[in-house]
Amino acid sequence: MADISTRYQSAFPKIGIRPAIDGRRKGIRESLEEQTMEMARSVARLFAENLRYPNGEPVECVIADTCIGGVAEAAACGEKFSREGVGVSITVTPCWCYGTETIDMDPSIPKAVWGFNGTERPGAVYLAAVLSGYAQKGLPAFGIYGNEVQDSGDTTIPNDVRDKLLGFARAGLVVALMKGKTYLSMGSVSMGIAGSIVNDAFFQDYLGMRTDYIDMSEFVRRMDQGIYDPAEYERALSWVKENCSEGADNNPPALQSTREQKDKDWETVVKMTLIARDLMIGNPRLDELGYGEEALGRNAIASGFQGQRAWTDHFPNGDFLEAMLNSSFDWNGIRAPYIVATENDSLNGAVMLFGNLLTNTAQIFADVRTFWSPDSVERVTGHRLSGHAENGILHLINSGPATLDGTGQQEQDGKPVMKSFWDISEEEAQKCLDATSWRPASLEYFRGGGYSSDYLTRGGMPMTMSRINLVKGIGPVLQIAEGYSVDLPEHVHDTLDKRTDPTWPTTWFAPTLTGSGAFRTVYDVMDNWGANHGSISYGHIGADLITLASMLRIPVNMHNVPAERIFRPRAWSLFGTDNPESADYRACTNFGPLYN
Ligand SMILES: C[C@H](O)[C@@H](O)[C@@H](O)C(=O)CO
Ligand SMILES: [Mn+2]
Repeated sequence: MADISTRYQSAFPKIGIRPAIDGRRKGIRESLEEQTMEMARSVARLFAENLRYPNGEPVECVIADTCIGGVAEAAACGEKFSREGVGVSITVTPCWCYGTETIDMDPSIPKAVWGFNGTERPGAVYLAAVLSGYAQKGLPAFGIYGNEVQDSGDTTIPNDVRDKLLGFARAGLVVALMKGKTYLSMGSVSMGIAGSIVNDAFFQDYLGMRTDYIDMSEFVRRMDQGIYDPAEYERALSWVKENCSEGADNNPPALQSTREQKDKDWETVVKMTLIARDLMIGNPRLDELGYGEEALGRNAIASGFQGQRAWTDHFPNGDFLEAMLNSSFDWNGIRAPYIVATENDSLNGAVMLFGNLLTNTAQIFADVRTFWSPDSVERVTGHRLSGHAENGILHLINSGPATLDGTGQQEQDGKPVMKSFWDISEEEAQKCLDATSWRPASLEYFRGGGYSSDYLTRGGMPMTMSRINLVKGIGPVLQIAEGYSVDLPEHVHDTLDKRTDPTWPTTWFAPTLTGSGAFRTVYDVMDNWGANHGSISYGHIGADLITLASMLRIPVNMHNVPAERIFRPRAWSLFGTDNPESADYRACTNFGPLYN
């Protein structure tokens, strides 16, 4: 059986820790060796205790063999890091060291420097010197410096330093995890959606990824010739019959499919799911069945399925495939989600991947469909919105690709959450399944039938919606809206939902307003959204997305993250400090895409 570890056909990238030191012997260096190495060890412990790889294992750190006092030791450390598969580097030091002689020169590795805030030895002076060196050499680095002075013997990591170390490392690992992997385009452009023109230059230059493309006829070949694991298929189909309840058919009676056709559709959508997953990550069982080439997969950590219309005019739609693969569980039990963008909207797929790799949770893919103002809601339902919803809400809804984790049926302290798969219980997975009904697809849209997942997201979850847009002349730009899912009274939800397609999953989303720019009103958020789709991640992860975007050199054109949570490379302030948003554009343009 294929699983998440095969999604990463190489080992996970490690974090390299570089203890930098003042190289002067006969007193200075010797007095600092232990303190410097201990800083490195404490950072390694912090990461191992707090960060996990997509398979749930703790993140691994590699510490340089010696403290780095100059060029020779910097080079030896660089060699060790490349041998060990280091993808992110942090330099730590309590003292003055020699700036450009000790720096990490690998341009594609995200880098940070923690300069201990003590005054016996000037770690902060080194920090300032080395960061200016990094800027001068076009190697943006993050500077970490505690707010409070520590005593020289203090080996603790203060909270503000800890937050920055973890924020940097989370985003840096995403950069490293994406590098060398594939976005698999299953089909081509869906209904003229520009995001599904899978742009190889974007993936290659900004994410270090390859793009690969297959025609959807490959699904037909594998179905007709039985190129999937027949034992898994039987197991999956009977699990689906038990756990995926078919909802009411919303099609006009004259149009409804026969029972026989509906049963056949179930078989087809289950096969499509196995095939899409095997296309992404391969499956050793296929080798045993004589399909060695197909067994390899395509090293894909994200994919998209065109579906509409070439496929869906004739075959069952991709909703089941997308919803199940994007969820944290299926007939194989609880497992990491796969990332599959509907309508092959690869730009939404990219932000789904960001959200997933930053948090190790499943992501909701949705159309950003309707802004419902408080007055409009009141006019059609008589209800006045309140709480998080008081300024209006966005109706996030698409034809069934959203992760079932998005039902909000997992809980922490009685509150709805979306967890990493290793924290999800059997009971919670079951609740997500029970909260979802699979409704025969709207045949006017999907002539080939299929099933759409219908559910309603529980309110009260902190969520972050994001989106990448490509702009000719600039390249990619990222937009971010933090907010909350909201509950509406049942009759209000029903009335609003029935105005659109009630067979699709709904999330009612209230973005957090700031009173200015794109976050003056909820209308402004919708009005400034760059495309028809958004990816919604559990939690307020806007700050991490901003950090990640700066590493990749993707400017952020709109966000509602408070200034004190924003963490970018130190060089960004050299592009202006009054208006960080436009400084971000200048910095990204100046340094250019990470892999170009
Ligand atoms: C069924 C329709 O074609 C939907 O799929 C459409 O509203 C979209 O999702 C557009 O992104
Ligand atoms: Mn859509």
